[in-house]
Amino acid sequence: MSFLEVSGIQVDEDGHTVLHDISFEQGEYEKIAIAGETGSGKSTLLQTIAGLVQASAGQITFEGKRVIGPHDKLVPGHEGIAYLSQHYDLPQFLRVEQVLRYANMLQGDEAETLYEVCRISHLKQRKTNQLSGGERQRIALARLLSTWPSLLLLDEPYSNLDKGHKELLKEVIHDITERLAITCILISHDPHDTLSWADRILVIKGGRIIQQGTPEQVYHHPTDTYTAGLFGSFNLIPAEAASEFVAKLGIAPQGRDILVRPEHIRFVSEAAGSLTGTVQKITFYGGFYDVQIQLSGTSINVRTQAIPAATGEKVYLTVELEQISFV
Ligand SMILES: Nc1ncnc2c1ncn2[C@@H]1O[C@H](COP(=O)(O)OP(=O)(O)OP(=O)(O)O)[C@@H](O)[C@H]1O
Repeated sequence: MSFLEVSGIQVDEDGHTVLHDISFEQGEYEKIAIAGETGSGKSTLLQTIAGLVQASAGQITFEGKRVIGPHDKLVPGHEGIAYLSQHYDLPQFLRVEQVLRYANMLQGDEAETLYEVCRISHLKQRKTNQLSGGERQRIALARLLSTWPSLLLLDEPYSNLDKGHKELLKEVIHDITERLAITCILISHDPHDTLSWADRILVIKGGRIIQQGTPEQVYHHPTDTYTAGLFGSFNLIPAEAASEFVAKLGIAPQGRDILVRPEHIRFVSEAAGSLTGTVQKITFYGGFYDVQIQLSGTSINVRTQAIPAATGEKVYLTVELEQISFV
């Protein structure tokens, strides 16, 4: 029995299918991130798992029991699943401790641990209208967790946070998993948040899961340009230019486009180079340079720590073969 089993979920809103045949399983304590462009259906999926949106087909099983949708339940939701919306709300003009006391189903020590994990112990005497956005969010999170759910669904928790509050929330989410032993699913549009955190990433496009895998798999071997673009910059070498490109590298052409990340191409000496090109443009980005190179039939971008040659000069390159994807 899986901790969470999502099977053949379809959701229709206003005669339009928002989610198509979504299936995946989650083990207890497995960290799953959901990535996808705006409007791809990420929030709808989390809300359906939480029992807040009705599925028109398929079923969700959580800890062996079916999650009932809002059409069949007087108070929508599931007591073991908490959903932190992008649009969470707190009652106005109450002290934080009052807000938490109303929601609190925990004993003294448990409550203190929760406040400590959420980094809000020092805010208990504050009024809810005297808090920053990041503080409000951590209080909303503590309020949700005070019912002691086993699964926490986080919908874009880092959006609208400045760097300091974002780093603090990352520590909070880490402790929620490690100290409170709560399993999480997280949506974020920032690849740094998902790649560095998740055990597995689900990529959603147009309401369908189009790829899933470890962060390394989706980053290094995206199955198409949509997934590649969600996680960083890439070069797409069209099939016509790709055959010459791979022939020079000593691998058989496949008649398909080639996708390769800019950091997987290296400048080498003439003797060690498989490819020859001319520097077209050099751009400094602080931690690295982006160097645009004209090769025969195509142009590529290379990420490097040092300028290989001046604009207009000849350079020699090689590519890490295992990092090439045919798409
Ligand atoms: N209640 C609703 N009624 C009608 N359409 C809806 C409803 N909820 C969602 N949709 C539509 O379903 C699609 C998916 O929306 P959803 O909010 O799940 O996407 P998302 O990937 O979370 O987007 P974002 O990253 O912008 O939050 C969108 O086209 C949206 O307009």
